[in-house]
Amino acid sequence: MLASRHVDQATQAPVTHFPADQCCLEIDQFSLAYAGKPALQRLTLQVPRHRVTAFIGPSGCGKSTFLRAINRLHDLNESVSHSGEISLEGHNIHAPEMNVTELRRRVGMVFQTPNPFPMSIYENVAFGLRLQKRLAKRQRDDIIEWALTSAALWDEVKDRLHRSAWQLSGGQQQRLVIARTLAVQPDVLLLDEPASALDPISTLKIEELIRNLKSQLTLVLVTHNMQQAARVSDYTAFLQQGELVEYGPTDHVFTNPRLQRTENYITGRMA
Ligand SMILES: Nc1ncnc2c1ncn2[C@@H]1O[C@H](COP(=O)(O)OP(=O)(O)OP(=O)(O)O)[C@@H](O)[C@H]1O
Repeated sequence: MLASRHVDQATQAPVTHFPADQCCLEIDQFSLAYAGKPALQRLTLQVPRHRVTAFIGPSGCGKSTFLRAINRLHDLNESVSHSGEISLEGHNIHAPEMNVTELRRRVGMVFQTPNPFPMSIYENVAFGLRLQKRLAKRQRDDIIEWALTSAALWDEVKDRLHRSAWQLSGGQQQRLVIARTLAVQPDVLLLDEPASALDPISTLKIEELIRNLKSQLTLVLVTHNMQQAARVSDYTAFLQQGELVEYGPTDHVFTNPRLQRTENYITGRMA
C-alpha cells in the first residue's frame, strides 16, 4: 500500500496520507470533550481500507473515546461535545442525512469483555440479521454458518448451535460476538482491547482472526499490549492526552519512532 509520511509544519503532528481510493476513515481536526473537559484534541488521520490500524497510548489518553466516536456511541451522552469531522468512505458520519442505525451496522464494535446475549449460539448470530431484514430460514442459516466460519468458531460449535452461548469459554464467547458483528456485513470492525480478558491461547486465536479478517473489512484495534499491536497491525497510532503523537506503518513506529516519548511508551519506560 502506498502511503506517504510527513510532519505538518504548523502543528508538528504526524501525517500519513493514503491515496483516496485506499482510505476508509478520514478524521479531520476531530475534538471531543466530556462536560467541557477535552478527551480528544484535533485528531487528524486516515485509516486505510482492509488493514489493521492499532491505537496505543497510556490509560486515559482517549483510545476508547475515539473508537466510540466512530460509530456515534456518544450520541446519548448529553455532556459530550465535539467538533471537526469523521468520514466513512467519504461521508461525514455526523451529517443530517446519516442514518445512525445503518452507520452502526457498517461499523461494528467488539468490547473488552465478551457480551453474548442470554440466548443460544445460533440466536446470538441471528440477532442482528433479524433486525436488519426478513430472510428465509435457509438464507439465514447460510449467513450464520459463514459468520461463524469467518470468526473461526464454526467447527467448535456446529454440533451445539442451539445451546446457550454462555456455555462457551471466554475466548469462544468473544469469537461468537465477532461472528454476531460480522453477520450484518460491516465495512469496519472496531475492537476495544478484545483479548485483554482472555488467556494466552484464546488471545492468539483472536489475533490470528484479526489478521485473517482484513481481507473482508477494515479493522481498528485498541490495545495496551505492545506485542499484540506489533504482531497484528499494519499501522499504529500513538495517542497521548487526547493528541495524536505518532502515526505510521507499525514496523516504523516500533523500530524507528520519530519521537522519544513514543519510544519511551513502547519500551515500557512510560506507563
Ligand atoms: N463517560 C465519560 N464521562 C466523562 N469522562 C470520560 C468518560 N469516558 C471517558 N472519560 C474521560 O476521557 C478521557 C479518555 O478516556 P478513555 O476511556 O477514552 O481513555 P483510554 O485511552 O481508552 O483509557 P484506558 O486505556 O484506561 O481504557 C479520560 O480522562 C476519561 O476519564
